[in-house]
Amino acid sequence: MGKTISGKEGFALRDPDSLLVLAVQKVSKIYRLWNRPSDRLKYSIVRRAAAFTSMFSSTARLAGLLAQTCDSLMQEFYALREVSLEVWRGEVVGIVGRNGSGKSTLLQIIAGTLQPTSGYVKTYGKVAALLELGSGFNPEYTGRENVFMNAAVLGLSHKEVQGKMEEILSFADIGGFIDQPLKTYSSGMVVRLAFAVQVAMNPEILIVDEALAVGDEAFQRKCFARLEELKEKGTTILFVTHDTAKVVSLCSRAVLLDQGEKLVEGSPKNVVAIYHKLLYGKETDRGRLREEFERLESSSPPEPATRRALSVTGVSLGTTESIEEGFFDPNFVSQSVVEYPAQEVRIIDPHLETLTGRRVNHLRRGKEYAYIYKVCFEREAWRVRFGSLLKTVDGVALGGMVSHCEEDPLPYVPAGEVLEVRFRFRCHLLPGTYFLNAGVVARHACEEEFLHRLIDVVIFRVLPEPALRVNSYVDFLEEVTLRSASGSLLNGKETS
Ligand SMILES: Nc1ncnc2c1ncn2[C@@H]1O[C@H](COP(=O)(O)OP(=O)(O)OP(=O)(O)O)[C@@H](O)[C@H]1O
Repeated sequence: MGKTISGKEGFALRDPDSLLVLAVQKVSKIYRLWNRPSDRLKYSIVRRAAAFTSMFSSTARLAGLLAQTCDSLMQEFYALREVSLEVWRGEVVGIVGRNGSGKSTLLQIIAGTLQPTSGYVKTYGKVAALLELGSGFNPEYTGRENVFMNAAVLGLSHKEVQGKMEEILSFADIGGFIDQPLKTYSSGMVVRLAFAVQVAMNPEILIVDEALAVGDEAFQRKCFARLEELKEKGTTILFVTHDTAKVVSLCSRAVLLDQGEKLVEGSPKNVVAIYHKLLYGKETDRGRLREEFERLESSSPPEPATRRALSVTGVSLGTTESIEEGFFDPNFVSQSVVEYPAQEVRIIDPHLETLTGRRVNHLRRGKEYAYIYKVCFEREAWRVRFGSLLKTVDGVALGGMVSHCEEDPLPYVPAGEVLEVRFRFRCHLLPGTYFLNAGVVARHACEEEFLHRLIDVVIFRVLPEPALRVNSYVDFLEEVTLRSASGSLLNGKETS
């Protein structure tokens, strides 16, 4: 990490060796909320009168009364309160938070389109912002003319834009529309063109605010692929989204804003876990959430070496045949379980077994297993469903399994019942470490709510294998064949 030097305002100044590209220092944004629209005018008159009367000692009391009147006409609302953030070159920082938590306000202040009430923002390098995409475009001009104008605003010369025009057109992919007035475009086409211009600038810092949600799915995928490419090239990206899976898969760090304040900042997986708790867990004690986050951050990630598991005492290997189906290491347990409050219903003993009933937490690719847990109902429940979710170490959701579909749940469970849930599955996962969640939902009034939920409650490994011809997480390959031009088979089996 680069070095920072404290400046006049306690601000980080650029050191030649520094890799700091963005420093946000105690930024607050206060909005005035008026009780009635006419109060805004009243306020400016009364405030002037208060300032005038305060100049004379004989009217000091009147000045005080006028100042009080001013205060009663409006309330101050903190959209952001003393937020500080430092971002380093090549980082991808995800900003998450509930609606109205201040995410867009922060990005707009960083992009320079909104002034903070107090605090400072300093950026080092070319900044491109995908905020309200296309807002700088003129509807009367053609797409091409808009590209030149927009790029000029972003600091690109006419010649530079010409050099990049092919790249912009190919990315935006709007065909002949490029020479039509912008007012004839669909909103999706405007976003495509605006995104293409911004990323063609090769910015040092790219700010993205949910902008990509506007385009169609294929375009979104293309945008994310471009963001990944920029990330590889070392572009710093600041990214606001409600899609937490994207935060986990794309970001190197995440920040959770709540009520205008930075609640926590750290690894995307843990920040997302706390964010989910804030969203669904009815947990409002922010001090407790911070403490829980610290605990999650300090718990060390699981050791990757499978060799350790094999040599550990207490490892249940079973017979030679059963080793083929994996084994159980009692020391290999999840360090990052997040438990949501139980609503008088409790999930107990979630674990994995072979089909012959032997506990395992080291599995073999291609074999069948069961994911099992018991659920104790201390109260009755209606329209019940049981579920699980499989995730990678980075928190990327790979697949969910549920006992019933939403339209056809288990109609009723009486109080005192204990049910066993068993998901049988074939392990199509590649060697690596994975987590499982467990959850029970029931219908309460008109909505489905969690009765109990455990995140990352089971950790397991899929054992390494030599000479694999598949990669990433899931093995869905059946067969590969390689054939010469003459038709002879060079590899694989002949199929009829
Ligand atoms: N011009 C304004 N005047 C008054 N309040 C404002 C103004 N702009 C934003 N706010 C308030 O500031 C708070 C933060 O808004 P902001 O748009 O930054 O939230 P957000 O986290 O981006 O929300 P969302 O996820 O819904 O986009 C909100 O409560 C919003 O109502």
